[in-house]
Amino acid sequence: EAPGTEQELTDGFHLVIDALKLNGINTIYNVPGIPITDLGRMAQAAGIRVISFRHEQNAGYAAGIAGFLTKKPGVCLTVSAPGFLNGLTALAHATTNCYPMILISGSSEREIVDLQQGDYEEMDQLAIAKPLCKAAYRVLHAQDIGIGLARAIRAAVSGRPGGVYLDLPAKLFGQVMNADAGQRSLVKVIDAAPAQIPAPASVKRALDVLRSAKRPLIILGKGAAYAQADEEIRRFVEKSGVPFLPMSMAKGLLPDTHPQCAGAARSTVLKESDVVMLIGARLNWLLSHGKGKTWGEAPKKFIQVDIEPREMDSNVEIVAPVVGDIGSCVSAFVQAMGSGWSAPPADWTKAVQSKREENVAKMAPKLMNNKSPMDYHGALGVLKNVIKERPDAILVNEGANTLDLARGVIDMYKPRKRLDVGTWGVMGIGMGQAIAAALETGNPVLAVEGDSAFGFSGMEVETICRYNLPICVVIFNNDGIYRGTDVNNTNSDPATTVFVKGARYDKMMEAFGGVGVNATSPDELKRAVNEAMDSGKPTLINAVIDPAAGSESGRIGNLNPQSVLKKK
Ligand SMILES: Cc1ncc(Cc2csc(CCOP(=O)(O)OP(=O)(O)O)c2C)c(N)n1
Ligand SMILES: [Mg+2]
Repeated sequence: EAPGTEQELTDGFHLVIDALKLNGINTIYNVPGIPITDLGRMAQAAGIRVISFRHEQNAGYAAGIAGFLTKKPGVCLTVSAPGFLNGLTALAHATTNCYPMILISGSSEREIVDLQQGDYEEMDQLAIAKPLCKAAYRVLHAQDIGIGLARAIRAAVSGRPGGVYLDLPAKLFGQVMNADAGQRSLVKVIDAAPAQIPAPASVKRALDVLRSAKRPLIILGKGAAYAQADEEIRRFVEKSGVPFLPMSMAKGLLPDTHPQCAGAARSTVLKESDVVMLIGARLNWLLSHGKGKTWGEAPKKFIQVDIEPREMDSNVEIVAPVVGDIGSCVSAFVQAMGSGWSAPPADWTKAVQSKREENVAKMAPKLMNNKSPMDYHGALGVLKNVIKERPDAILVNEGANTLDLARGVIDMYKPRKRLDVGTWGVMGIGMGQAIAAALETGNPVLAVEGDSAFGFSGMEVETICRYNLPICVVIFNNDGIYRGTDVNNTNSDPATTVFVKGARYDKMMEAFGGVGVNATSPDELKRAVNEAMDSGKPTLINAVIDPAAGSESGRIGNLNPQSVLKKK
């Protein structure tokens, strides 16, 4: 530039913000602190929504589910060392669940960390993050920020989505450089998640196997929900005429009341099907690894549709692997099926339908149970109707009995409206996911929480009030983990799984200006939930559940190790 003129400068702070905005990232979920407090303030001033939480784990769960809902990476921003570690659980959870998420943490200076000289919150964060996420990068120079953010975004959303760690040492933010050069160093990511078209031969092979089936079943996983190929999936399922089983976060891709939905006949269709087509679903513990008594004795053929080729044969032989993005795969199926596809044998589809009707009829009277204190089914009967009347509401759900029973009782009608604990069955996702769901969709949120599960993220009710979010938290308060009746006969301490009897969680919400309600009957619960959903005010309903109503570990008690030694 001409001598004497002040060159226009930019710095690390501004380049990070410009790179995020350039790539359409408009929300950051964070907990402020050294060295990222000013980054948050400046991002807010630049028009990015910066949501400050009370614990980084909740900010991370919010970022992960934001990624699931938007197909853009959810961004969690934390301080170094302890803040980074608090975000790691959510980063690993996002990777396990294939949610696109970027954990950005401030960090200590390399020269001090590498000589272990005891910097403020010193930790080799990049090394620690690497094994727990899909990709991990560190940026040391301001001119590399554009490439660093681009690599993190592409790694998070391309192929099988997952969690990415981006390490930004404190000194990077203050680094200055020429503003024009800085702008030129930024990268707008082109086609971050390219379509991956399945090979025509794999499509033909899969359809040949499906056509040969006498008792076919389609299993829709949360990968199918994530794909946002809702119309193509509906078209394929209906054209095939095959019964479908939605995994919990795939519920609503087609309504649970759809005539082909086999959700209420799950054990029958797993046992008796002869060909199973997995679409964005993995044969992990949630599907008993595709073998054992859950799947019956008869031999089965598995077709698998997944964007990750290494998922094939993970647990059992896949006779027809179809590798590609789910939208492209189901479109190719519909194309190849042409007009001559014949529905599966009527004796199978009718058997599935009658089993489902039988199970629904068996459940119905339990849901009318009006007793007080409530049992799970009496309370769930109310919430089932709320979602039926409000199909756009988003249901967040965690607990053991509270999760397992709600999953089967509350029908979903639209895609990506049920957000729960995912592959790990992790407790603590509740308030973070509720906050992100409300912010990313603008829809009202109903969070159905076990009282223990709620406790992992309960402090965020203050965050919910601070941003005045339309979230109605219903706590199924049975005074404990699984139930509230365990007794410790050895000393004066309470049993390890019980909580304060008759706790009033609703007072917590009132403490921050929200609406608190104590509901002891289904009628009171119904009135309170509908009032909350109509008002859009932050509300917490303490639903009093009979402490004896639950069972240990809900429906997965069989996973508990047993001691063969006589009880001491
Ligand atoms: C991070 C983490 N720590 C512990 C656990 C283990 C667990 C699974 S379910 C659960 C809570 C069950 O009690 P809740 O009151 O929520 O529900 P209900 O059955 O209706 O009484 C725990 C502690 C998990 N999964 N994740
Ligand atoms: Mg409980």
